[in-house]
Amino acid sequence: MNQKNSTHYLTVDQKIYDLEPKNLDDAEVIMECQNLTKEFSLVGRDDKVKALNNITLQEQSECKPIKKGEFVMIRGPSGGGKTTLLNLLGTIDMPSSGTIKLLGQQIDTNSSDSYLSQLRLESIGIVFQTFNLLATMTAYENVELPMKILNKLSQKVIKQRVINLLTRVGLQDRMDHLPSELSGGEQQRVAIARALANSPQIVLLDEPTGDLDTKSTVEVMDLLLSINNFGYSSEETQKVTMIMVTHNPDIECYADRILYLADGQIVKQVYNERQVPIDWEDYVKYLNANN
Ligand SMILES: Nc1ncnc2c1ncn2[C@@H]1O[C@H](COP(=O)(O)OP(=O)(O)OP(=O)(O)O)[C@@H](O)[C@H]1O
Repeated sequence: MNQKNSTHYLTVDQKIYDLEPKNLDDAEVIMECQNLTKEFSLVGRDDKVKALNNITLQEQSECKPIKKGEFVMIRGPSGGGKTTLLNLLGTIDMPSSGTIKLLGQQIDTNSSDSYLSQLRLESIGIVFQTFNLLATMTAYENVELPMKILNKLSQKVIKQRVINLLTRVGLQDRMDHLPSELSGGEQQRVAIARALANSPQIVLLDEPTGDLDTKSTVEVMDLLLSINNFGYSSEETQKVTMIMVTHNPDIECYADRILYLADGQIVKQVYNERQVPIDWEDYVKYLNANN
């Protein structure tokens, strides 16, 4: 249909990447969890909402842990618990019960806020549907900010890194632009560059293409696919683990694995044999035929 079935090549910035099937069997475990539940109290009411119910991603279970370099998508109906799960895996929120192990570290209610915020700053990049760029800062300044906060690199190294990252996402000519001077797709690419600023091991994405038109969706997905497989730059070529919430079934082909969540539980799990980028011209034909 809309995928490049004859080849598995991905073209980004005139470079052609060959996508082989991934073998993650022996890859390092990045994220595992056991019997995760999350309940929300409602203001002025005694009953609670059970947003997640017994989520387990473990070697011994049917749903395996998330491995280094894996691209996992989370799909399912509205209210199913996707964002709640992403927030728990990213240590933005704490489970009501159950355990999470992230990069070999146990995360629980004893983990201090300062420890968790440092872990997020160094190891986790986060991308949101609505970009969440700082409106008064240029693309350059938005990408620079996480490195300034981490405060581990010299100003000279930071500068080179911002330029490399904005070049990597195809915005080398837009560094001085404010978010309001960029298209939605461009703003999301700035947000991706910002998420990568401190070379995180994991990138979490909550509906990153939800506010984008179809062309920008394909461009952003191609970019994520190339970062997932080939790293941040020619100097940093390690695979980047990605966990992404999406409502869009057409882009499932970009994932290694898709977890379907409904009523707070994993109801289905699908593995793609290999990741396949969408061929834009075929996709337009497919969309026209189906609309
Ligand atoms: N802060 C909160 N307080 C109370 N209930 C909440 C809160 N956050 C989420 N919920 C409830 O938890 C359930 C799961 O919500 P969640 O946002 O994780 O679903 P989702 O699958 O991401 O939905 P969507 O696709 O609509 O974004 C829903 O019933 C939601 O109303």
